[in-house]
Parts: sequence; C-alpha cells; structure tokens
Amino acid sequence: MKRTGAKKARSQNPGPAPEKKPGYAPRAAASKILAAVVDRKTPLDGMLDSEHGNGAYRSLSAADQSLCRALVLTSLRHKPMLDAAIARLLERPLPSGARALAHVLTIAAAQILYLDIPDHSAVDIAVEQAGADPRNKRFAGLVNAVLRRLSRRKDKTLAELENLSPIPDWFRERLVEVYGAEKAFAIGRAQLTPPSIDISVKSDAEGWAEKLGGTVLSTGTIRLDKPSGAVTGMEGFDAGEWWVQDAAAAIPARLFGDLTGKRVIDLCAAPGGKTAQLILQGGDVTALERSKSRLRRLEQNLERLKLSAETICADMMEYQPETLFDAALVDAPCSSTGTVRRHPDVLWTKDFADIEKLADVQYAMLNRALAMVRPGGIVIFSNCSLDPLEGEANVARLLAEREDVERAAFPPETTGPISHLLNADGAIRTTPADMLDGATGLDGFYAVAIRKL
Ligand SMILES: C[S@@+](CC[C@H](N)C(=O)[O-])C[C@H]1O[C@@H](n2cnc3c(N)ncnc32)[C@H](O)[C@@H]1O
Repeated sequence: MKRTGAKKARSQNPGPAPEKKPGYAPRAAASKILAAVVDRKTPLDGMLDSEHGNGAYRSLSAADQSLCRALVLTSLRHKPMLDAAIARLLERPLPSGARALAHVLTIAAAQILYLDIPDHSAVDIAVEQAGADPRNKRFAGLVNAVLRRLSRRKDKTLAELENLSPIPDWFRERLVEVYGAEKAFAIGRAQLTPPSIDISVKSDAEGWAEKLGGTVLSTGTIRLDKPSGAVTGMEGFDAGEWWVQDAAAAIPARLFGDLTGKRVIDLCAAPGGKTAQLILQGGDVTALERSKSRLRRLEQNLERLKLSAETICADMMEYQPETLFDAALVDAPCSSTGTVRRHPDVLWTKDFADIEKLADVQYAMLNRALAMVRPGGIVIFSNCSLDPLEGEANVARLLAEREDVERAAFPPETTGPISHLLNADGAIRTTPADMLDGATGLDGFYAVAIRKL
C-alpha cells in the first residue's frame, strides 16, 4: 500500500517549478507587500523586518531585502504618479479584480521611471510575474506592451508627471483645505525626498559633527551629510554619545528650556528620544509608557546613553502619581502624517476617520496630563501629525472648555532659531515643506505649552 501511494504521488508530481529569473524574488515580495499596504492597510514597518516581517521578505538575502525595500518605498512615494502613467498607456482600465496585476505594474513602472535599474529587467520580470499567476496569465502580453511603451516614452512621461501631487486624494484635499493649494503641493512633493539622518548628541555637537561628517543645525541637531552603512556601526553609537532623532522631533522637549530641579513626567515615552533630552536639560525624569516591549526598548536606549530616569509601565489614562509634577510632556500617539517622508505607507493605511478618532484620544490625554501637574506646572503637548484637528483644534477646545488652564509662552531662548515656525497662537507647527537653516527637510510636528492655573 505504502509503495503504491508513493508511486501515485510521484506520478502526480508536476516536477520542479521552473527556475525564476534572478531578481524575481525581491520584485514578487515587493508586489505582495505593496498589496498588503494599499489593499489591506497593513503598516509597512512590521512587514519590512528581517526577523518578524512578511514571509516573502524574510526569505530574501540581505541585498534582495534592500532592493525590495527600495521598490516598495519608491512605489508608495510616487503611487498616484505611477498610477497615472500606467492608466495613460492602457486602452481600458484593468478589471477591478486584477489588484495583484496592478501592483506588479506599479512596481515595474517605479523601476523604469524612478530607480536606476535596467528597464529590460523590470519589464521581463513583471511579465514573468504576470505569467506565474493563473489569474493574470492572460495579461502577460499586455504587461509587456505597456511597460515597453513606458520605457520608450520615459522622459516625456516624467515631464508630464512633474505637476502631479504624489499623495492620495483624501490627504491632498485635506492639506489644500488646511494649508492652501501651494503649500499642500509643496508638502506632497516633499515626501518624494527620503529624509536625511538627524542625530541628537549628549554634548559637543561641533565635535561630533566633524567626526561623523555632518552639519550642526541652529537647533543643535546634527544632520549627517552622507551616512554610509548602519548607524549602529558609527563612531559614538555604542559609547552612547548620540541617538537618531529627526530635527523636528527634537523640538518639543527643548521647548521646556532648563529643567534643573524640576520633576518631569514623559507620558508617552518610548522609544525615549525625548526622555533623553529632558534628562539632559536637567530634569528629574519619570518615563511612562503603556507598551511593555517599547518601554524595554526605552530602557535599553537610556542604558546605552548612560542616562537615568524612573521608568513606569502604565496606561497614562489610569496612572495616579503620588505627588504632582512640575512639568509633563505628552508626545501623543497620532496619525503620524508628518512623517510621510520616512513612512510613505501612512497615507495609504489611514484615512480622515482615523484622524478624527485620534484627535479625540489625544484630547483626553492632554486633559489627563494636566491632572498630573501642580498649579503653575507646564504641559507640553506634541504630535507628528499635519492635521490641526489633532493639534490646534484640540487646544482651542481645551481653552474653550476649561478656565483653569492657559497657553504658556516657550522660554525665548528655546525658539530663537525656529521663531519662523511659531504660529499665530505661539505654538510650533512644522511641515515637511518648511525650512530650517535655509534647507527643507523636517518632519511635520505640532507642539504647544499649556499652564495649569
Ligand atoms: C509618538 S510615540 C512617543 C515617542 C517618544 N516620545 C519619543 O520621542 O521617543 C507614542 C507612544 O505613546 C505610547 N502610548 C500610547 N497610548 C498610551 C497611553 N494611554 N499611556 C501610555 N503610553 C501610551 C505608545 O505606545 C508610543 O510608544
């Protein structure tokens, strides 16, 4: 019986799968990951993780993982432009069920238009991808024709796409409503440029800038000009001399100024970039964080930096301090739309309803933080959203609903180089289209100080 079964199995075996072209696997993984982001709203960070990420990504070599990452990021950064370029070459739209095929085309078009990859490999592998999927086999000829035409009219297409906004409609429309058409366009285009690596140092910014090949910005952040290799391998990392922190993300904690002799609570603390700043500004710091694993990461970061804080794993909405604090920072969980340059998936996984929900959560957090400071104490509320519902509108609501709080001015020495980023209400508002020291390249951030009376 056993022998017969084995024989039967052998006779049904279709034989080894045909060899795929070199470069097939990273492109197939990229198409799958793009589908997960766009169609199933799965955040990218978790999927592009060598240990716990998407299976197709994990099985790639290190070099193929970085190609896959570049393919997905480039496709997301330019998605509406790629969709427009492909649509112009199709006689009729793809059937609505052909989502997988659409992603194969997007990944291939991104290579042809925006990456330094020979067009023929992009075309051949996309045709092979279509042919390997029984649902898309019949479109292999179409894929070939469309991509070859795109390759032939590359320069013309790029010129035609110059004036398109590379962000999804829901977000573009919201930006136009809030910031006006011109600034909305500039913010959209800013996400096409991958961000530089910015670091915060414990001390001697000039010295570290020289050692690491960077420039000291007027806020004290060092912007690395041409970082090569992993940041963790760079001088001073193991010694705990610096940490990675976007120039805009470094602004909110600095706005407290000198914290010597003050008890400060950082209420949404992990991974701890701002906790480190509060300690270095002289505060006696308590770092509170709801996620156990993220708090562990914060503790490891502080250990590396040789900085100390009391750490508490708790939900800030439930935590009851024994003694009120002099100051609190709420760097609240938000829509993260200010980080589109580094997380271009955000705009494809979230929508306006998420912004509305998050705004309410943050409003409750701001009120809770005010309950934890003494009269006269200051709360700085910040987030990396571009939407005023999560920032300005929450503060307006707070001031309208409560008489025991007021706006507080930031200490003047903290806003010198960034006074152009103060809005009419004296809060900081940055966008990826704003300049610092004459150059663009900032995450979007909001930060405001509120005094409890
Ligand atoms: C924007 S991140 C904070 C980044 C951090 N301030 C920094 O600069 O490194 C928000 C953090 O708040 C945490 N968080 C969200 N809701 C919370 C809550 N109710 N209580 C405490 N922490 C919370 C999240 O787990 C996340 O780590």
